Parts: sequence; C-alpha cells; structure tokens
Amino acid sequence: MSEKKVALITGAGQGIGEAIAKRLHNDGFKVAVLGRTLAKVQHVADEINADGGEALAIEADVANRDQVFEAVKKTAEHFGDFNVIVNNAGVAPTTPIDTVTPEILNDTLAINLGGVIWGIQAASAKFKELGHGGKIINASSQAGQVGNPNLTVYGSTKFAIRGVTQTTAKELAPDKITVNAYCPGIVKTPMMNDIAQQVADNAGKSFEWGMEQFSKDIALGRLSEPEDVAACVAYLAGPDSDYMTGQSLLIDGGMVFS
Ligand SMILES: NC(=O)C1=CN([C@@H]2O[C@H](COP(=O)(O)OP(=O)(O)OC[C@H]3O[C@@H](n4cnc5c(N)ncnc54)[C@H](O)[C@@H]3O)[C@@H](O)[C@H]2O)C=CC1
Ligand SMILES: CC(=O)C(C)=O
Repeated sequence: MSEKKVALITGAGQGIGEAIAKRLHNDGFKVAVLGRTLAKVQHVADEINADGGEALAIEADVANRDQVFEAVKKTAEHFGDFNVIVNNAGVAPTTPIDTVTPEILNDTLAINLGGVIWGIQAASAKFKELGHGGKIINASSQAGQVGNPNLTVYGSTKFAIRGVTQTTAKELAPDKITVNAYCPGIVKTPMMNDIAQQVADNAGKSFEWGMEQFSKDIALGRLSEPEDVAACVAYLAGPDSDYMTGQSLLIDGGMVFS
C-alpha cells in the first residue's frame, strides 16, 4: 500500500477486535482502536505504536450515536483521512428463551445492531464529507446464519446485521462505499469462553463440555484463533475486495455451508 489508509476498529481492547487492529497495522494502516474502557484500548494502541505504527485509543460506547460520530470525527482529524470502519464491538448474553428480559433484549440490540447502524451512518457521512469512497465492515457470526440454541437474542442481532449489510451496500454503492460483513465461527476469545461456561453451568457440566457443544461440527477440526478472522477482515479492508459489496464472509472452519 503506497499511502497509509486509516481504519477505526470498535471493540478493539481484546479478542477479535484487538487482532484486527494489529493485523491492519501490519498491513500498513493507521488505526484508531475504540472501546468502552480506555485503559484496554490504550494498551493495544501502545503496543502498535511501540511496533512503529500509528494508533490512537478512543473511549466510546457504540450504543451511543453521538459518541460514535465523535469517534469518527476524532479519527479523521487525528490522522488527516478516514477510509475503513470495522464495526466489531458486540456482546453475547446467553439466553435460553425463557430467560430473555426486556433489559437483555434492549441492551443487546442497542450494542450489536445499534452500534453497527451508528458506525455505518458516521463512517458514510465522513467518507462523503471527505469526497471519497470507503469500506464498512460489520461483525456478524455463524450464529447469524443458523440458529444456535441458547443464543436467541444474540443470534437475532447477527442475522439482522447481514440484512443491514445488504441494504446499506445497495444504498451506499453510488458513493463508492462498500459494505461487507464477516461471520466468525467459534473463536478463542473472552466472549466465547463466557458463553461456553454459562452453557456448561446451566447444564451442570464442565467448561470443556460447554465448548464442545459449539465446536463439535467444525470440519477443520480446531477452534478459530482471532488471527484467522483478522486475516479475512484484512482482505475486506484492502484493495483486493474492491469489487465486492453486500457479502457476509463465513470464517468458521466449515461449520455452516450456505
Ligand atoms: N468469539 C466468537 O466465537 C465470535 C465472535 N463474533 C463477533 O465478533 C465480535 C468480537 O467478538 P469477541 O472478540 O469474541 O468478543 P470479546 O467480548 O472478547 O470482545 C468484544 C469487545 O467489544 C467491547 N464492547 C462491548 N460492548 C461495547 C460497546 N457498547 N461499546 C464499545 N465496545 C464494546 C468489549 O468491551 C470487548 O472489548 C463480536 O461482534 C462478536 O459478536 C462472531 C462470531 C463468533
Ligand atoms: C459467539 C458466536 O458468535 C458464536 C458462538 O457463533
């Protein structure tokens, strides 16, 4: 890449978001790393800066539209341009259907779906203001392709994100903005560990049993590392995916065949 592009990654203090931020840095991007806890994203930004990169830590809640717009503004002002947003932040409450409450439903929708919608709005407005196109990349899931027991609320947000991705891809294409999604499988992150533990606790079984409920159908026979996902997101963020929009890329080691 000749001129360094600028990417903002949400939920970048740990897990998949951290791996994406580091991968995009390695691919020559300047990166803004956004999270709810400044200390966590500052740590990631410090590591990237110590490695010769250019990273900015931003504290924000993606469920808050004003904070997302402010984060995009800060990123563009700090780096002088803005080219890619990765709407990665998400939460995954374990919700057997009889346990869903209005609070769980509203909070999860506000973060997982609201956060993606505000990210698309803020990024597309900034790309248009800067007078060039850009790339919007949203986190869906294999749980947005098929129903996963115990994940009714979470799964519904991930199905919805595929819909939002397709819809906005059509709306924004005339402005040279592409919108794609990535759908990880079972990734070794704090989120997946929490889900497996809760499913195990509910059944009175071990953590390993909980993880096995999700991992037994992976054709490639291993759980995903965050870096497996980051590699595919790097493709979506780079020039090789320029003629691709509205797609949801499955990165699940062969769990779901669509
Ligand atoms: N781990 C997995 O197996 C899979 C994860 N995914 C998706 O990938 C994305 C990343 O997941 P993981 O890295 O596993 O999760 P994680 O829980 O390890 O990390 C998510 C990060 O997002 C942050 N975050 C949560 N709510 C936020 C908010 N309102 N504002 C700002 N930041 C917020 C968290 O603080 C955390 O640092 C999520 O959207 C998740 O749904 C999709 C498929 C599988
Ligand atoms: C957390 C998640 O997205 C799963 C289990 O697919």
